[in-house]
Amino acid sequence: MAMNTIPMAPANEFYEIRAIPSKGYGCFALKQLLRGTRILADSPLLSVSVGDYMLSDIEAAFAALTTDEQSLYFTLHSGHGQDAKLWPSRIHETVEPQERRRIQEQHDARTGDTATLISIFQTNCMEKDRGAGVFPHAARFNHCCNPNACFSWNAKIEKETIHVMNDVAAGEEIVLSYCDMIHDKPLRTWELKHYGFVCDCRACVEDEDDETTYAHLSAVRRFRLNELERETRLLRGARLEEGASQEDFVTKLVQMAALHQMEGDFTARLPALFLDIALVCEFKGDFKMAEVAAARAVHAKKDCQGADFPDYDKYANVLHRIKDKLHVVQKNKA
Ligand SMILES: C[S@@+](CC[C@H](N)C(=O)[O-])C[C@H]1O[C@@H](n2cnc3c(N)ncnc32)[C@H](O)[C@@H]1O
Repeated sequence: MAMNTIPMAPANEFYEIRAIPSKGYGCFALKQLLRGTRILADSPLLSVSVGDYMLSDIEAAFAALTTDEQSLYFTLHSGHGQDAKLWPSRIHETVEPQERRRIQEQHDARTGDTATLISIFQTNCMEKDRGAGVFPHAARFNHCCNPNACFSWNAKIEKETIHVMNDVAAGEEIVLSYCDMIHDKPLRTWELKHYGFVCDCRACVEDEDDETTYAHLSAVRRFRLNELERETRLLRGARLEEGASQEDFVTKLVQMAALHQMEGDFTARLPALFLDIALVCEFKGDFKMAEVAAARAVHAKKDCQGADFPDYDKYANVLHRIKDKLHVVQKNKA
């Protein structure tokens, strides 16, 4: 990592980049930032169209960059130099040759002595369509297991956006979660190991078995969310109407929405839950509750991804439809 000059954030009123001992650089709020604020919309520097990319995919994309873009790419952080002894030394014989090569490439990049095309990609890439991309400004945000901001690939505006999801005080670091927020500590630790660091947030550092700690509360919430996720997953989406016929289904969805909020998780999962609650209430003919839930879905969707997000209109349309139905019911009653 080039540590001599602090990278510039794009011209903006929300945050600046600062050096942080042991974390490289990070992004700090210039003023108080409220939930829903879009602080960044960043264009991809280098992308690949598949999730299980090979070094050759990155090489081809890199070759298409200008010299300045190539230099910018190599200023980004790289998680190379990890101890090979901390990683499995063999690949199981049943693994197909192409996958074997892919695993080996990733392993070599992590444990190699220098920053490479692939080690930089591994450390900074974010999901983009069916593949992944590196976004030069979004790549400067560090991780926390209870973050205050969230990121999304917005295919409509072709940018990676970062929205504040928990209010940030002036001077506070703005952080994202590199992991799924419902993952438990062992899984998060393993996922973050791929980036070459051990998380020091309170959900990771405090004793989860000590009931007085935040880590305990967080672990309990994540555990329950995983349970509820498993119990409801198959009845959401296309089978939602079937779910609506189950007595405790909507209660479970409401519990999940509450737990996500308690955990500070206002990512796209939350509006999706509110939308499903709205649809279930609509199936059941409870248009009043449906309207409340749909309004929350639209609000939460806008907060985490913006009104220009590709499926935002779906949310807004459900709210309009439910409002219309409620209006008819109320008119008939009057
Ligand atoms: C996408 S980059 C984030 C920006 C990076 N700090 C920089 O200087 O450009 C990811 C890398 O940042 C560092 N990092 C991110 N979050 C961290 C954390 N919570 N603790 C320690 N290092 C962290 C790790 O080295 C990780 O591989």
